[in-house]
Amino acid sequence: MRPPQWTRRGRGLLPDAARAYTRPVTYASAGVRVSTNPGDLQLLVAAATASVLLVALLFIMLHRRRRERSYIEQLRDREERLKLALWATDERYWAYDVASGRIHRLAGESRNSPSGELAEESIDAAELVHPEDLAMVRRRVDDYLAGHTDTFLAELRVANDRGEWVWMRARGRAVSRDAQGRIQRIAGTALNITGTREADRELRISSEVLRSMNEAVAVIDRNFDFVSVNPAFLRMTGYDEDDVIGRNASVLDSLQHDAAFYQHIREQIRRKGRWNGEIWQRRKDGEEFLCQIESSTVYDKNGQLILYVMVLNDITQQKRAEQELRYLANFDTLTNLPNRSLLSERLSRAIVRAHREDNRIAVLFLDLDRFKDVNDSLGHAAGDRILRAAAARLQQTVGMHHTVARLGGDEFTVVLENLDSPEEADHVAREIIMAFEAPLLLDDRREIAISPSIGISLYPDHAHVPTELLKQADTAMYQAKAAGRRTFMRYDDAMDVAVRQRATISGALRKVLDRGELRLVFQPQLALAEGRITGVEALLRWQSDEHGDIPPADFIPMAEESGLILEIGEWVLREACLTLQRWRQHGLTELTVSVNVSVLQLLRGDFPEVVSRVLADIELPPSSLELELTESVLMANAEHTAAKLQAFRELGVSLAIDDFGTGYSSLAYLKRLPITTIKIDKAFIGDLTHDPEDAAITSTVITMAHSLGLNVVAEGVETEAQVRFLREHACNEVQGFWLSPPLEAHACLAFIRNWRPAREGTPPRPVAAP
Ligand SMILES: Nc1nc2c(ncn2[C@@H]2O[C@@H]3COP(=O)(O)O[C@H]4[C@@H](O)[C@H](n5cnc6c(=O)[nH]c(N)nc65)O[C@@H]4COP(=O)(O)O[C@H]3[C@H]2O)c(=O)[nH]1
Repeated sequence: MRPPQWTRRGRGLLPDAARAYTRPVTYASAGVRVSTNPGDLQLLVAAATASVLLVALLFIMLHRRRRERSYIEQLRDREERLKLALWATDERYWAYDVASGRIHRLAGESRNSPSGELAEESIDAAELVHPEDLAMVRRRVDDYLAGHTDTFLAELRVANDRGEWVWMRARGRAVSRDAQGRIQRIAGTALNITGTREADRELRISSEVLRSMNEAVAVIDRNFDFVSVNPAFLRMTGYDEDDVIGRNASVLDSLQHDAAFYQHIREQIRRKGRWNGEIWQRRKDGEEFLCQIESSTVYDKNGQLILYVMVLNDITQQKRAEQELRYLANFDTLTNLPNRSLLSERLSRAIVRAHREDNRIAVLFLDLDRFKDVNDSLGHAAGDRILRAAAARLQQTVGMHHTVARLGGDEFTVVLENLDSPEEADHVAREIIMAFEAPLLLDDRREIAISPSIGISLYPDHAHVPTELLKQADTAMYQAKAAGRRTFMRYDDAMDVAVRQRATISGALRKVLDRGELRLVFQPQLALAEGRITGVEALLRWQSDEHGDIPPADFIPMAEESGLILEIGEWVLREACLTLQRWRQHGLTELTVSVNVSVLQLLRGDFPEVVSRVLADIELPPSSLELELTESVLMANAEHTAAKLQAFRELGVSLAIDDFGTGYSSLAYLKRLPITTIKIDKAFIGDLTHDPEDAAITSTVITMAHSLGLNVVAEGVETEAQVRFLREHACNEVQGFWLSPPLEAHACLAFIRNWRPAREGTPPRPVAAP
């Protein structure tokens, strides 16, 4: 069926079909023809009957019209009364005239006084109804006119007196019909629902927002029973809606807090109306999570509490990340010790306490001796293990109540509080050094001995602020290293001068080769059994124009630190070989020269090639050269360097271990290395004749080295008694002031050429001063 067409002409709500209902009804008039034929009685009777009937019909019609009129009057009266009744309510009266398409309503936004005339205005429906709602309203009117609905009902926007659109809910019914029962007029009431619709909209939006919120939201009544929760809450807690609605919020209580804690929070919410904070909660599966809660209270119009609204956030991950960040910012991840920043903070607090309680603090700055060599040669993984083991050893020694921190690299710091005297700090430093006497465990198989050098500064004696105290302890530590390592030193002001001097020396060292300030001296070695000078050790000397004579023990570590030792080392090698080659031309073809090699040179990939090139350039037989490597260098890197050492042996160069006995290496371990000579450190030789322990060590080393087929040289031999002991114990060679101090090249040559084996018991006479 085609929908009725709305006429544009009238601009009203009336469809064409409806207009058809409203066309004025045309009645056909009934006519009576009276016969003038007197004989036709039958006809007269019929006419009379018809007249009677007509009168009766007219009567009925009149009666009905009167009834209708009275009915309409009644309706009008009712309409008037309805208008009057509506005046007092929020509802508004309206009437729609189907034929004209016009809407009648009470005029004026503020309605007329009930005592006066209730004025009506008539507006075209299309003007009154919002264009977007017009089609819908027309459909509803049509449906009602066609009898599909009992009542006309629509929610539509209508222009008010000020021309604003207001939402109205209109309902109405037919109040006037034509003779055929077609509706002529619909009247009813309209209620302004703008506010309600707005509220509904807001409610819809807010419930949609709640539904889609990432934050979990729970609405709880005054007994703390759940009234409503959003999907995020269910996701967060793992509960279904049915599990929680009506249940008490304590279902989420975790075991991290006791019941009194949760009770306290609920009491706060009750008293203050709101509570923000972090508490542990428990999910349905028992997992506990840290929850940030913001609670507020919803009150009714009278200020009476209605419900609590809780917004919950699972911040477990966030907290964990924060903790991790805090940890990373304050702790060293390798050793788990506090880092520099936390140390400074703790030191500052310790200073404040010491100031208040009028006592002392000591800062111990600790550095592992030759750690760099060990790290370079053993690799960083082993280096890390050493640092971890050293950290544990340190903490274990000083106890948990003192701060032990790692500043980076192999530098550690200990803060000692509540000291009565500076000697207490010395005591702890000594204990630390002793604790490091026992080797550190690297893994199941390997252990390594590494000693610390310690510098000490004191509050308030040396400085009052953390940075100064640390700087001074660092300075003292450098002095401890310079004093031979494995020792401690307390800071004093003179050290600063030494540090400054060190800095200038280090600067001058860079120009040393260009300026030709380096030279070699040579110290002869005597083979005891044969009474013959078999070799010389080349020792480096630096005579600086600016700083005078600087001992190798001072500048070689600096050259190692800066990497300059590579250049300097190659110069030494070439110079020593050149000297020997010159001497060989004087007939000293059996003589060997020993050259000290630092770990950096050894680690350099091409060092065997450098040696081979130098030997080839100078045409010196490789068997005339001996390379001296310190024990700590070899021990730190025994397996790794074994292959490298083998390359030298294949060249025909001899290898000696210098300073043997200082690095805790075992002879059995050395057996694996292709070395030819062991040089017993002068520290053992010095006390040989007074200290039975040193005597025992020396004799054992000699015996064991021989059993391994190694040549033994005793260094730092100064007295006849020492020579006697060494001879008795079959030490192969001696080197030291007893024989000769290191000599300039020409003097050494003269010494060797003039050497005659002395009578036993008579010290040889040096031929020239060193
Ligand atoms: N108390 C005492 N000392 C004695 C006696 N006889 C010799 N000495 C000293 O002992 C040191 C022996 O050298 P070193 O153990 O290799 O120890 C050397 C060596 O490790 C290093 N060094 C010297 N020259 C070089 C070099 O060219 N390269 C490298 N890498 N290191 C070098 O410097 C260290 C010290 O060298 P120097 O000062 O020349 O000190 C030398 C020498 O002068 C003695 O009877 N009593």
